[in-house]
Amino acid sequence: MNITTDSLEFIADNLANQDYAIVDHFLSLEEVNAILEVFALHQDNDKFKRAGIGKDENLQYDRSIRGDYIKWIDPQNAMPPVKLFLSKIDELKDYLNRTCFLGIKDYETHFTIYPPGSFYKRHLDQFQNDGARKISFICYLNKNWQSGDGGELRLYLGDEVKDVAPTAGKLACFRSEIIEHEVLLSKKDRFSLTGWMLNHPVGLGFVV
Ligand SMILES: O=C(O)CCC(=O)C(=O)O
Ligand SMILES: [Fe+2]
Repeated sequence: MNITTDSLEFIADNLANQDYAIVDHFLSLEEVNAILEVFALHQDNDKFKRAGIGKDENLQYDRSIRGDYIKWIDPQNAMPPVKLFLSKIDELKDYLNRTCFLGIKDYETHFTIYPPGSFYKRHLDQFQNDGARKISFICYLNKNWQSGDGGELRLYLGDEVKDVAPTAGKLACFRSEIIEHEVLLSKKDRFSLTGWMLNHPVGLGFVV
């Protein structure tokens, strides 16, 4: 299913006015279930890797900062349910370029699992000396998530915070260079697709 024009407008307006947007039903339950099956296949067949902090020679692994496991998605070889998700992100990217003039050229996405007890401390999604990430987006895949399960995305908005429960089908997106955020301790396995819209094509890395 395509994203509705209402959702596209809602996301663009909210990004323009408050630097973040949350949409509850970006994916249908069927679409979530199909992506979870792909997750299960990848968990069986290939290992997810511990996520690092920083990039290239600054890459570090530190459980006291971030405890998730990731697997990067190769869009060409992605399974159909993942391709469908990426096509929605493509649609969103084109819409944001038309309406918000963000100059997004590409995006990169990974599968993400936060095992019980893991979190990601407060941070900005920008590497030092690299402003390539323009919009961060996270789509959550957790059915029957209860308030005591933790794992909220906490957005820091000036003097306030906003906590977002990682419930199935929801998309959270925000301006990567502006919104500090964290993932609160999750008590259960927490599944999501995480990505960034970039101001250069994937693979080129840092370009001046
Ligand atoms: O999963 C989330 O809610 C946020 C993840 C995050 O902040 C990141 O991967 O940079
Ligand atoms: Fe982040």
